[in-house]
Amino acid sequence: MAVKKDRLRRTMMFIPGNNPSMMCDPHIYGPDSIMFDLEDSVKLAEKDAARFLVYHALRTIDFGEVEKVVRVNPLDTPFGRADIEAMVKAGADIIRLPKAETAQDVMAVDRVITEFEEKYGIEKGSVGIMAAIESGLGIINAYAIATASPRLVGMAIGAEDFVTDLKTSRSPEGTELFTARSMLLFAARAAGIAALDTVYSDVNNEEGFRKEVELIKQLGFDGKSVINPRQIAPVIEIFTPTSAEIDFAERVLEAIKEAEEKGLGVISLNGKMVDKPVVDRALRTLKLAGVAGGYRRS
Ligand SMILES: CC(C)(COP(=O)(O)OP(=O)(O)OC[C@H]1O[C@@H](n2cnc3c(N)ncnc32)[C@H](O)[C@@H]1OP(=O)(O)O)[C@@H](O)C(=O)NCCC(=O)NCCSC(=O)C[C@@](O)(CC(=O)O)C(=O)O
Ligand SMILES: [Mg+2]
Repeated sequence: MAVKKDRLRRTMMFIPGNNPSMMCDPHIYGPDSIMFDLEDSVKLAEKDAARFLVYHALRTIDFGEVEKVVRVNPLDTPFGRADIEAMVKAGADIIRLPKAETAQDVMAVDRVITEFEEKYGIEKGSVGIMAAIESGLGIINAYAIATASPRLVGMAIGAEDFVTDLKTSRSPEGTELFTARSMLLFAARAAGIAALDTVYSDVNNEEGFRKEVELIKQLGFDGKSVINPRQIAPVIEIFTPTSAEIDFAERVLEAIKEAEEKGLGVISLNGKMVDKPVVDRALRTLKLAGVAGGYRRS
């Protein structure tokens, strides 16, 4: 089966690859994707042990319908190739490449995945890639990265490394991230893949977290990387349409059906124009509501 590009990825939860207790049941918290980390949350001395642990977790634990992502070490480290081999063999759905800076970085990962799909008899093209951009160079090359491989399901921004590369730090308003978030989003949309926002490290600051989620939803992101189960419910809530939004979407679809019956492409609903983009947004609202199993109060 080819890699699933259009599934919902509102929350992608990091799990350090050297922490067996967090690894046993992360799916019970309801993330759309779980992401085992072999990169920056694992120190050098534990890289091989973490790979072994994540391999066995993927082979032996039933994570249900949740998407299984593994953040591997880059290929220019001594661990990258072995990480990809083990994770492809173990049945990971997606390989997340950190610190992607060029299209060549993604193409190299694509080639290694292809080699191990063949070696282990896994259907060619079934393992996806998510590229994380964490530097100025990566942002400058965002569109080339986004179109570098048919395996790409999405791109993510890694703000902690990104602001370090920029020689600044993160502010509550995210001023320093605004341009990068927008450029990544444009590249992802132009390539037809998902755009994921970065982690929010202050896990006890729920108000600040909610503000950031509202911001990235308004910018157009599909979801966010998270680091703690407590961050899942607020993202899902904010990405779930309100009852008023659902009601409006249903009225839009009724109005456009009526317009089509009259041979019109545009119609007015309570004084507002309804045309194809409005209909597309209404369909997306209903899709999000369907997946969320309902709506939130307006
Ligand atoms: C933040 C904290 C220490 C808080 O600890 P706390 O102790 O306050 O947690 P509590 O809430 O009390 O936990 C309650 C219960 O949930 C369990 N539980 C907690 N977290 C869980 C989890 N993640 N998965 C499953 N289970 C979990 C826990 O075991 C307990 O279970 P139990 O004992 O059974 O009740 C902890 O969450 C944690 O370590 N998070 C992962 C951190 C991580 O992965 N960092 C690396 C990725 S970022 C990066 O690299 C930067 C980046 O690259 C990013 C980019 O690219 O986007 C860039 O550049 O920006
Ligand atoms: Mg990082």
